Parts: sequence; structure tokens; C-alpha cells
Amino acid sequence: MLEIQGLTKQYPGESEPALAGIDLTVRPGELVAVLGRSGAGKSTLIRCINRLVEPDAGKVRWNGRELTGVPPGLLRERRREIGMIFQHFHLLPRLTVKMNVLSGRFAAMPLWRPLFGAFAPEHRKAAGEALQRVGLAHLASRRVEELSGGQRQRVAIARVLMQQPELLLGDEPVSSLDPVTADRILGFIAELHREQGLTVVLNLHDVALARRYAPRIIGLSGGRIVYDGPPGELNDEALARIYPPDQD
Ligand SMILES: Nc1ncnc2c1ncn2[C@@H]1O[C@H](COP(=O)(O)OP(=O)(O)OP(=O)(O)O)[C@@H](O)[C@H]1O
Repeated sequence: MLEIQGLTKQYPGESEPALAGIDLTVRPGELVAVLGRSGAGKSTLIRCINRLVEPDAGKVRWNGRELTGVPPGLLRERRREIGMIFQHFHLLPRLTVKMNVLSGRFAAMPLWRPLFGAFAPEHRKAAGEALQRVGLAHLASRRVEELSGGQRQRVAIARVLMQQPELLLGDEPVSSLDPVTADRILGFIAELHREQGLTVVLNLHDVALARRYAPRIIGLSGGRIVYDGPPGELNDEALARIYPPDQD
């Protein structure tokens, strides 16, 4: 279970907080989409969960263990159950697909091993299986820079699978993909969520995609939750709260 209490973040030099006290509980096995206008605080929320962005105040707990306020060593250990995918994939483009996927195990092994390519046979086997799972086994030896955006995101998902996460965070994971590919990638994430009981929290720009794949939608505006419910209740009034018109 993901428990967020009073999460607050104001970036230096900004007049308004990016997060103005978020309280949110995500139950195990839920798939949640976070919607909101540009600047609503979606990325900040996702990134504060695993402290890629350091919140100013509030608590984040994953499976009963605190992520906020713990020292870096302990944070690294607790983050192992939390995978993350990004809009721009965060892969190593000059390395092969397989090396990128294997790098998903970096967190759990001594630093010298990946440096010397000394991956254990079971990790190589797991990488092969993860690539199979995302349908890219045939591209294992290709360099990532030779792949399309959709293929790159599938590599990033395979890398995250190596980590065997229980929670998957996605910071606009389909925003740089064309609509058809975005739909496929989200369908794929939803499948993993169903098959493996993965808890998923993604921020999305596309209301239709959120409606299609997320049984629970969180709407953010001005760093506050202004909607929390199923897609079926996301009516015009709720949408107007999530996407308020400009004041000028
Ligand atoms: N590194 C930063 N430094 C200063 N201000 C920031 C920084 N990152 C975000 N902000 C500000 O915090 C607020 C929330 O930004 P955030 O990126 O979380 O919103 P978002 O909903 O993810 O937007 P988008 O959909 O455009 O990515 C915005 O006002 C933004 O300008």
C-alpha cells in the first residue's frame, strides 16, 4: 500500500507550491492515473513518491515503511520495490537493448560487476525473459539508439521488470509517443498490472487513455487533489475542476 500524507513541495523562487498538501492512499494492485493541466504538480507528485524530488514536508510510506526522512542507504534499499518509467525513457542509447535491460539489476549488485559486464547467468536469463515479455527478444543485440520511441519504452519496461517491482511509477510514460503506440504501451502496462498484481501510478495527459485503462483517476489542480474517483464519474463538472480555464 502506498500512503501519502500532507505531501508539500515548493520549488525555490516559485510563488506557489507545486504540491499543497496531498493526502492519498493507493491500495495494493490498483492502477491509478493522475491527470491535470500543465504545471498542476503531476510530475512533482510522482517524483516525490520515490524522492527523485525531495518534498518539503509530509510523509510517503510504501508497504508500511517510510520513504521520506530516511537516509540515502536505506532509501536505496526501499526503492528496490519501486520501478519507474519516464517520458524520455532514461536508457543508455549507445548500449545494446540487453545491456540496458540488465542494468535494471544494478541497484541490487556490487558496483564492479556491471562495470565489467559480469552479470550472473540467472540475470542474463531474466533479461532474456523480460525482453520476451515485451516482445523485443529479436532486438536484444541492437543499440537502443536504433529503436523507435515505442520500442524504447518497451525496453524501459523490460528493465523495470528486472527489478521485480511491486509499485510502478510512470512520469508521463506515453507523452512522447504517437496515439496508437501510446495506447499499446498503456495496454501493455495494464496487462502487467493484471497479471502480476503490480500497483501502478502514472501521470497522463490524455483523458481518453486514462478513462480506458485506469479504474481510478486522480485529478490535480494547483498542487491539490480536485478529483478522486472512477472514470465513470469523471463528468464535465469534474473535468472543469481538473482543467480550469485560464483566468486572464
Ligand atoms: N525544477 C523546478 N524548479 C522550479 N519550479 C519547478 C520545477 N519543476 C516544476 N516546477 C514548477 O512546479 C509546478 C508543478 O510542476 P510539475 O512539473 O510537477 O507539473 P506537471 O503537472 O507535471 O506539468 P507538465 O504536465 O507540464 O509536466 C509548476 O509551476 C512548475 O513550474
